[in-house]
Amino acid sequence: MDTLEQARAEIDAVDAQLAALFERRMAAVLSVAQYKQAHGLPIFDAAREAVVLEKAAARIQNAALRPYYKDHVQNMMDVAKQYEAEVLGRNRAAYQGVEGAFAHIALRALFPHAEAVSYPTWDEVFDAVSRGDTAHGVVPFENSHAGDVSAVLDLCYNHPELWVVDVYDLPISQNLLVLPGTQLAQLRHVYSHQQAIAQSETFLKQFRLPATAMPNTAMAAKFVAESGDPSKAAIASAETAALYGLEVLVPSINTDGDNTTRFIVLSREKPTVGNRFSLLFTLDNKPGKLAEVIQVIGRFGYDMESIKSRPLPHVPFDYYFYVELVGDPSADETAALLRELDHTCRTVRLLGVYTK
Ligand SMILES: C=C(O[C@@H]1C=C(C(=O)O)C=C[C@H]1O)C(=O)O
Repeated sequence: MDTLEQARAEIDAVDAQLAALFERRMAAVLSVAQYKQAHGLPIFDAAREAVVLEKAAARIQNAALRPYYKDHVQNMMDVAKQYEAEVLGRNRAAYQGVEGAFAHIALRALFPHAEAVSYPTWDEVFDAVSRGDTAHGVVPFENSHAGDVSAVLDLCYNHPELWVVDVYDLPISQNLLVLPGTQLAQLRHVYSHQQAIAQSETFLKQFRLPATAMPNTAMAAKFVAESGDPSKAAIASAETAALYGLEVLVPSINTDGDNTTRFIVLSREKPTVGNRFSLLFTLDNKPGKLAEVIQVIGRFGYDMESIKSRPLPHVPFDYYFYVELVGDPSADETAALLRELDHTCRTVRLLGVYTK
């Protein structure tokens, strides 16, 4: 054996031992993951990683190798976290905004034991579910007063790999939150999410309070709390007031007493069981095409609970349609309906299956 072969034989022998040790390490990581799942702890533990790196560096005799070994251990921990995420994947759910936002409240109700993972935008919630970073995503779909959350419907259209697997109706009560002790007369400006502002329009007009839109209601509450300025108020839930040390000055300022926001649950796994299903379709721009689709749906005996149309993303003045139908999506007739719609529509896709 020449020196090259000898060195490579040595590498192979070491790699064989490392592989066995890697399996042993990952088995321990799995136990950690299960413990974290049982106790609702996050995967990433910065303090533990610092200790692991410190111990690792101290074990290396050759100072020149130390930074390389630290890199290696850090990589190993990053891989371990990916493995943990996969193991716990079923128990992570994504939402947009900060703790206390309505989406977070809906998520807690839907997945009480899940790790709630926050993302800055709806787009990123869809991407997180798509990549498998989280098993589910919870996003608002429509509000009984302010109407559709069109951007979310467009994201559904643009993510054919995702399904709507559940819906959840959250009664929304919008409250005027202020710094403790503030009077209504001191207020000059209100901050909230655009939808919450729309829902509280009558109240805001009555008291001549200008409003500025923020990415979500909880962020607005946080902003008001941190500003320390008693001329500023936020519109958000009562839960959010408690979270940021604010006071509910006027409860239920929303115009519509039965104000409810419907959230949808996204998943990469195709649902099979439910008493409702939703479809997305596009049509050729010909007379009577939409009527034809509606007739097919009627002929199959499905009650249509909702129909929406939206401009097609990236195609000016062309539209796509969304319908929600009452019925068992696993029934043979549903497959037959989809086959028939396949002929009538330019494109048709089953978007969701859920129970209401
Ligand atoms: C395995 C754990 O989870 C993660 C991975 C670590 C590792 O691979 O050593 C350390 C800390 C955590 O970020 C743990 O918390 O111990």
